[in-house]
Amino acid sequence: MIPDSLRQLLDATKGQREAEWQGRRVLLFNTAWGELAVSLQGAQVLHYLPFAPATGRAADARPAPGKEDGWLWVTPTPQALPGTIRGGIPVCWPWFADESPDGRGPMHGTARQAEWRLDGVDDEDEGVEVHLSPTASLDEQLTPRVMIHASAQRLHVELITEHRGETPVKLTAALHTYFAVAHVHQCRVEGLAGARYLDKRRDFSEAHQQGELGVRGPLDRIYESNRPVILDDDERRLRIAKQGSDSTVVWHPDSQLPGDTPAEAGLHFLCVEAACTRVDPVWLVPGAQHLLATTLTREDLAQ
Ligand SMILES: O=P(O)(O)OC[C@H]1O[C@@H](O)[C@H](O)[C@@H](O)[C@@H]1O
Repeated sequence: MIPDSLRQLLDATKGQREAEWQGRRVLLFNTAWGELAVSLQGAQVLHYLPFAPATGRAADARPAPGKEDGWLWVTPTPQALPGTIRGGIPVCWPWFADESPDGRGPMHGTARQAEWRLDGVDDEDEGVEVHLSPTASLDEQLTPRVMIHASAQRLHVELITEHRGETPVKLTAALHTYFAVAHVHQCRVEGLAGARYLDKRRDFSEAHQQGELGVRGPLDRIYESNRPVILDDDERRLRIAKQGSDSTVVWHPDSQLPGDTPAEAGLHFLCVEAACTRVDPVWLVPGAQHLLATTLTREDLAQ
């Protein structure tokens, strides 16, 4: 589910172009393998819709109104600049949630609000690779880059952190994916059974996941897991794999929606995040790199 205004821009795109959406520069791709939209504010993927063979749809077919419109959800009423866009895959960096070094930084770090530049696009027949870096320094010692690879088979996003400073630094981060789902209360997240989790709604109390996770109400949990999960919303089964992450965050606020999310729209997302959190912070030493990545594929159509 994406806003109509973004859908219109994508429909008016042939191949690749840059456009303005909600005051932000966005990169748009509408090609034989599918569609992709990326905001230069935050290096944030906003939309991904693969065409044939993953969906079985003719390469140039468009979803009918009300039908599948991508794997990612974006609020129809995003905040104005300098606010951030709720939806797609926000890049939370160089800290997750409120874990800034002095405890006073913005929630989920500075990267998602920052302006990023396009370093390159590798356009291939079967997909596209987009490389981005921030236009200004976001940390005294750490430098991030983002690589997005989209094709008919998968969406793969990498957040690479390089340490160019002198002293060890603690890094937490997330690829905070908002999945578009038929209805949040129909969702199952498979692959976390037995995993230990911290329940943020209960002051980070510790528990273990009993059986598979069915979403029926508000949820804000950090699961200790490096394994792939399947998100099943009764209409589609997406496989969510990851690298460089021992935390899987599952979040939906149920009816306590943020101000930028209308009630009806809020029923149609679930966040499943590849993260490094207080559970598995990364201590980076000078000269070292860290890769946090997530890979999304259709599990029900896999060979
Ligand atoms: O509203 P924000 O800053 O995008 O954060 C959304 C949510 O993001 C999740 O990752 C956190 O676990 C939640 O606690 C938080 O509320």
